[in-house]
This record gives sequence, structure tokens and C-alpha cells, in this order.
Amino acid sequence: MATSSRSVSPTQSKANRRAPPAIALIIYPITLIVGSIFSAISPTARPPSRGSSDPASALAPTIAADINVPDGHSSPVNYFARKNNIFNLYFVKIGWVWITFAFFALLLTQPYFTKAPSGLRGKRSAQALLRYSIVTLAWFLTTQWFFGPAVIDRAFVLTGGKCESLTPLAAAAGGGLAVDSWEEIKLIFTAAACKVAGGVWRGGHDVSGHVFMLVLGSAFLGFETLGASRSYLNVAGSEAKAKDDSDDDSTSDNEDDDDSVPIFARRFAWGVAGLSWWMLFMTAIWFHTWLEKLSGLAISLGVAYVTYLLPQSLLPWRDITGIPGL
Ligand SMILES: CCCCCCCC/C=C\CCCCCCCC(=O)SCCNC(=O)CCNC(=O)[C@H](O)C(C)(C)COP(=O)(O)O
Ligand SMILES: Nc1ncnc2c1ncn2[C@@H]1O[C@H](COP(=O)(O)O)[C@@H](OP(=O)(O)O)[C@H]1O
Repeated sequence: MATSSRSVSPTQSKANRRAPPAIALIIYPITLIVGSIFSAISPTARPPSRGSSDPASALAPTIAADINVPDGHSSPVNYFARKNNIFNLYFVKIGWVWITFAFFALLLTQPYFTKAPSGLRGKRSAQALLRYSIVTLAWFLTTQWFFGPAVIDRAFVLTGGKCESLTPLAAAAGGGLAVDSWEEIKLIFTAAACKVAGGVWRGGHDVSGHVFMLVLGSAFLGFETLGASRSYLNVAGSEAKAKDDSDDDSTSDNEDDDDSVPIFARRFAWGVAGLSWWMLFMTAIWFHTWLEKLSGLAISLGVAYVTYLLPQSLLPWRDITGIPGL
């Protein structure tokens, strides 16, 4: 890397001061640590069979002891420990739809985009769309498809995991899959195909898709909303100052400006980010091992770093992706 791109010019340091704060990301490890500690010490979260004498307990999932056992296998005491809780079904399981809606709501309503000086408007929107594309591509490759099974599924198989408790008959009947031998079923090797075929995805390192998606999605919305809000406050502040300074006996032209739509869009985006955080906390308490949560967190923070923090120090990258609110 050229040293010149790392040296900090006055303009750059001013830009960095206005950039979204990296320290905000600390909320994610804290959430996972607090959730995991709670799950280890709470009597409701800790099943009686897994006492402190079990040396593996620190690495094991808690009440949902086998997270990949199909629904109905156990009846957790807490509503949020159920896989079929309404927030999991209609919010997390289609989480990228909510994140996409919230992002486009910002893009179409925020003065930072809609009231930008001509020339800047297109650039800001294109850079925001690029940032959306980067995080969407990362989400897509990690959880949905990576030239075949997703990164998460490949990691699971590579670390020794497989689809168990599955008979070819059950597979054909349960999933309607055109397979007639166990070997053929194993070839499918995605968590979704295994579940559809009535099997249990067991054995390997199961990176938490929930942790990955909820951290990435909420960080993305947090950075974008914060950027748009800061810019809004600056614009509003300077407009108010200009208004004060001017000779103002006449009625203001701005009186008919309606801020309710941009404000609603920002609240909606914060709402999606906030609910994502809450579901992350629930995942931290009720699902997965420490290590599986950590790997989901590491991948998502890596993507957030490349998209939002690297541009603060690497000028050529900043010129491409931009920084929200600048
Ligand atoms: C100029 C803009 C271009 C954008 C595209 C750029 C490149 C992106 C490349 C491909 C992306 C294609 C799809 C983008 C679609 C965006 C719209 C949608 O959100 S449709 C998808 C809806 N699906 C979801 O939201 C699923 C979310 N759920 C999950 O990911 C998983 O359930 C889980 C990870 C949360 C948990 O996994 P599980 O195995 O436990 O279920
Ligand atoms: N906060 C949450 N609420 C409900 N279920 C959750 C959850 N976090 C994880 N799970 C469930 O735990 C399993 C593993 O999740 P992941 O690997 O994505 O983190 C998934 O089960 P299913 O795949 O049977 O739905 C998922 O639905």
C-alpha cells in the first residue's frame, strides 16, 4: 500500500471527524458477551443436564442444545428461545428484505440525497448503492450461495459436519427431492436441503447465520442512518442560521417544507436496526456456541470494516465507496 494514501491531510482528518464512529461497533461483541454470560448463568437458559462439571459446557449451545434439530423437538420456556417465534419467522428469516426496504426508504427520502447540490446527488446515491451492493453481496455469498452452497454451509462440511438421521425414503418423501441414495443426498449438502429432507445438520462448526446477518444488517443501517442524520442536522443548522441572519419580516418560503417523511424513514431504519440488535441478543442467549457466534461476528465485522472504516484511511477506496454523510 502506498504510504501517501495513509498519510492524513487536514481535509481527510476533518472528514474522519465527521465519519461514523468505529467505536460504535463495540456494541456487538458486548451484546454477544452479555448474552452468552446470561445463557451460562441463568437457570432458565441452562438445561439441568449440562451442569458446570461438564467441561464442554462453555462451548456448547444452551437451551436449544442442538440448534439444528427441527422445530417441535423441545419446548423452550422462553418465547424468544423458540425458532418459530413471530420475530424470527417474519423479521429475521426474511431479514434482508427489511434491510433493503429501510435502506431504499433512506435513499429516496433523506435530504442528504434528495436535496444535494446538482452533481453531488447522483454521486452520493451511486456510492450509497455501491455500499448496499457490497454488504448485500457479502450476505448473499455467506448465507445463500457461493458458487454452490453458501460459505456457511461449506465451512460446516469442511469442519466435519453432515446431514444425519436421514433415510433415503424420508428424504424422497419429506423433501420431494429426486434422490434415491444416501450418497446422492450427501452431495446436496446445504443446511436447507438437509432440513427439507427431514434430516439433522450436525457435527461441524456451524457459523451463526443469524449473528452474521443481524450484525451486518444493523451496522449497515446504523452507519447509513447516522450519516444521513448528521448531514441533515448540518443542513438544518446552517439553514436556521441563514434564516436568523437574514432580514426576516417576510413569510418564510420554507414553511411548507414537510420533514415528516424523512423523519419517518429514519425512524423506520432505526427500528429495523434496533429490532435486529434485539434478535441478536436473543440469539446470543438462546442459540449456538461461543465459537459459532464469534465466527458469525468476525465475518460481519470484517465486511463492515471494509465498507465503512477502511475508506476513512484509504483515500482511493473512499473515492469509490464514499462515507455516509460526507
Ligand atoms: C444496484 C444494486 C444492486 C444490488 C445487487 C448487487 C450484488 C448483489 C448480488 C446478489 C444479490 C442478489 C439478491 C439481492 C436481493 C435483495 C432483496 C432481498 O432481500 S431478497 C432476499 C430475501 N431473503 C432474505 O432476506 C433471507 C434472510 N435470511 C437469511 O439470510 C437466513 O435465513 C439467515 C442467515 C438469517 C439464517 O439462516 P438459517 O439457515 O438459519 O435459516
Ligand atoms: N433469535 C432467534 N430466534 C429464533 N430462532 C433462532 C434465533 N437465532 C437462531 N435461531 C435458530 O437457530 C438455528 C440456527 O441459526 P443460525 O445458524 O442462522 O444462527 C436456526 O434454526 P432453523 O434453521 O431450524 O430455523 C434459527 O432459526
